[in-house]
Amino acid sequence: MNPAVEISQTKELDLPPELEVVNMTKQFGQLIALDQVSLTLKPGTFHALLGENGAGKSTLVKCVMGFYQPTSGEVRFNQQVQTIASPRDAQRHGIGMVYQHFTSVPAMTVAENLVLCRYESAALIDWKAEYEVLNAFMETAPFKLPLSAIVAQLAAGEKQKLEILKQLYLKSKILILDEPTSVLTPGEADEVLGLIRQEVVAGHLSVLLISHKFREVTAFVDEITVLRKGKFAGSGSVKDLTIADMAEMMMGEKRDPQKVEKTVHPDPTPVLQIQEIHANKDNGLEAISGVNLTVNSGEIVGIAGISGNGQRELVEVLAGQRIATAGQVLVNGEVYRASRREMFKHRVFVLPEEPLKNACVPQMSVAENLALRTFDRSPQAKGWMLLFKPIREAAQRLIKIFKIKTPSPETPVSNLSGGNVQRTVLARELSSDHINLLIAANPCFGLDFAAVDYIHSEILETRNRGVAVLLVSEDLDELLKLSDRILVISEGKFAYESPIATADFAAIGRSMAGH
Ligand SMILES: Nc1ncnc2c1ncn2[C@@H]1O[C@H](COP(=O)(O)OP(=O)(O)OP(=O)(O)O)[C@@H](O)[C@H]1O
Repeated sequence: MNPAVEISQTKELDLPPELEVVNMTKQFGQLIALDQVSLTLKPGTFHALLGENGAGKSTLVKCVMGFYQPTSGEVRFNQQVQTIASPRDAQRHGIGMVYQHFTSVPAMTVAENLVLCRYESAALIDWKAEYEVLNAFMETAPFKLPLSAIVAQLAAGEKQKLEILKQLYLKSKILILDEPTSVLTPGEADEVLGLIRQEVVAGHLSVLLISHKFREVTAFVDEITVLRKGKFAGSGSVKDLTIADMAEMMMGEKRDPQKVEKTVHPDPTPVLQIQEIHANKDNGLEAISGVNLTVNSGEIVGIAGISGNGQRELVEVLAGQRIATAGQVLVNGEVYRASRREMFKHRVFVLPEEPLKNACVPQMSVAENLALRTFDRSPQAKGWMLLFKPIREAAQRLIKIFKIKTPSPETPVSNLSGGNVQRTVLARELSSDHINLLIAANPCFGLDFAAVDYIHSEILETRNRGVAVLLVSEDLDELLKLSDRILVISEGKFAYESPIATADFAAIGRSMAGH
């Protein structure tokens, strides 16, 4: 069709503009993160951007959003070249982005967050008029949220809906979603993506979705573009492709998942004992109401639950990031308060959620982050003096073993892709020979399937060495695959417990839903 005719039809239907990324390259120093990549987001389509961790997906969308200026290449709207100087500029072009992590202000209401997201918000706000507009907007929005609710008290699914509502409120016509469902349960994810898809089918939106979940791609997406090591690796219509085709585009060649058999430990001993623990949420309300749990050596105990049911606070108590209001924790039979000294003595290691925020010092280098547990001991320290050569050598070794993609050990860890930050934390926490108890919270959050496979086999291997593992996860498949025993946490209490061999999937689902 003649492009001019196509543009005029697009305008008539008020479809989003066609977005083209043409031969885009982005270089960070020596590293070419994006190499001559092109992509077309057709009006009113749901397009997924796929690729392994570090493939360049975030770099591409950050160039489109004006966070980064590409080294070369261009962005076109309806065949017109446009320079996008900043995210504000992107918003002017009707492009909005929803991130993996929430960006709303937790202490403010839904209404305040919606008004705040407008760049041109006036210094004086006429709340009466704003509420009228917001109420009218909510009437037509695909998701409803109470305008007066405080964001901190919303469940993860609702917070993510708010992120999307903000973009609809800003009248974005092109929505870029960077792993928007990582923090959601499968049910919440399907609901959110399903509602977005309805907007796409109605021609109100075009969506570019970064995802690692093939299930979501096959259920909701029309077209894919695949990146591999910064380069274009393929594209096509989802209806014409199998999951194996997409996986092959991502990985280059077929790789078999690593298999680790579970070894039987004849004499398990209690390593972690949680006794009548109570703890509060940040807002002072009770998050955990008297939970009891024992994790034995050579055992993986999985905790399932919809986010917001106390699992985060429980992990924080065990990691020394939150004080229990009652009860006690024993490790190896001794009272344990999760100080750095006790963690070292009892050999407790933690893989927390959001590792960049909770387990790294973002502005410090990869090498320094890898040394956070060892920098004050020989061979990395002599008395008060840090010895940088052994720190760097240890980092180089771990970078190699754990295949961390980083330009150098000196690169700030915050410059790495999400998957490589997780690998850095994993390398630090699992590389010790002396590990006795591992506490892992959503360890595969946001990782591609090869990395997930790798982390699963590392956790299983750790268990097989006799380590006690507490695995808190929102991914039921992960729990069913790895756990020896599974519990469900609901409203701060354990609502279900079973050895994995006899676990009842329907009962787990009901307990998660609070029935
Ligand atoms: N600001 C930066 N400075 C230096 N290197 C960077 C920067 N941002 C990204 N990189 C590097 O560019 C490469 C591509 O990273 P990018 O975050 O785009 O990958 P990704 O496909 O989004 O990965 P993930 O799925 O893990 O989020 C990685 O090797 C990363 O370490």
